[in-house]
Amino acid sequence: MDKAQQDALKKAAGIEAAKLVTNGMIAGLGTGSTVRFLVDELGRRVQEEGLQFTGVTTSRRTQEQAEGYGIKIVDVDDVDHIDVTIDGADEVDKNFDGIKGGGAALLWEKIVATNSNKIVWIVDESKVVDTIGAFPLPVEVIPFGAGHVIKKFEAKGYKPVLRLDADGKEVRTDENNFVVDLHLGRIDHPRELAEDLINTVGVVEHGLFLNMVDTVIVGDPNGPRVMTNGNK
Ligand SMILES: O=C[C@H](O)[C@H](O)[C@H](O)COP(=O)(O)O
Repeated sequence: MDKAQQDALKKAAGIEAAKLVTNGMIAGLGTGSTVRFLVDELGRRVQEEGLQFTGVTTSRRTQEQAEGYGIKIVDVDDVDHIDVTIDGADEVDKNFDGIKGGGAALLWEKIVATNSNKIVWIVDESKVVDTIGAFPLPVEVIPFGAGHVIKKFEAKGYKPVLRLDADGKEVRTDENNFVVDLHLGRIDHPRELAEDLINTVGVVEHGLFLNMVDTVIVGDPNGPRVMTNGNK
């Protein structure tokens, strides 16, 4: 699949998911190239159809895009609930375990997700996998002592790589932390791994989102396909 085809599938999933946002809702808005299509569609509806909703964003990038359309954005601490959060994902398997954080937004995404009544992911079909882990698992790490965290990961065989930008500088998250990507190949025991990562001092959060999502909208060449999680 070339990039244009993949973008078409992402866009179709984003437009389909935008239908879930209706007047008066508080909606969490994720981050990434798929979510950009969602926000474009929501912005269009705000401007052309008078849709009124309040957004809670998971990154400064999404906030800027949404506010550019005149979408009202508030801080996560200024709402008492979030009706639905729509976000992208890097991988998701049939158990609805997924990896997120390819765009370094995993921490805010997990905070918004865990405070949402419903979580929806929008992905193209290439993200639906049998076993997660081919996509390097992002882990958000405090800069102080990050070298020691990386050494601990190396000793455990996690194959960590500190994420750098195009200029060779450490990527910083919206909380000014580093991202370490674990090149695991496959993750057979995601719950044990999640437990180990979150108990490592210096780790703020990891990109394993295990059985959190309610619905996955998959951009498919035959039209958007919906996968519903019956185990939540
Ligand atoms: O940190 C970024 C997020 O978790 C994204 O939602 C995820 O990486 C998917 O992004 P994209 O839609 O660009 O593939």
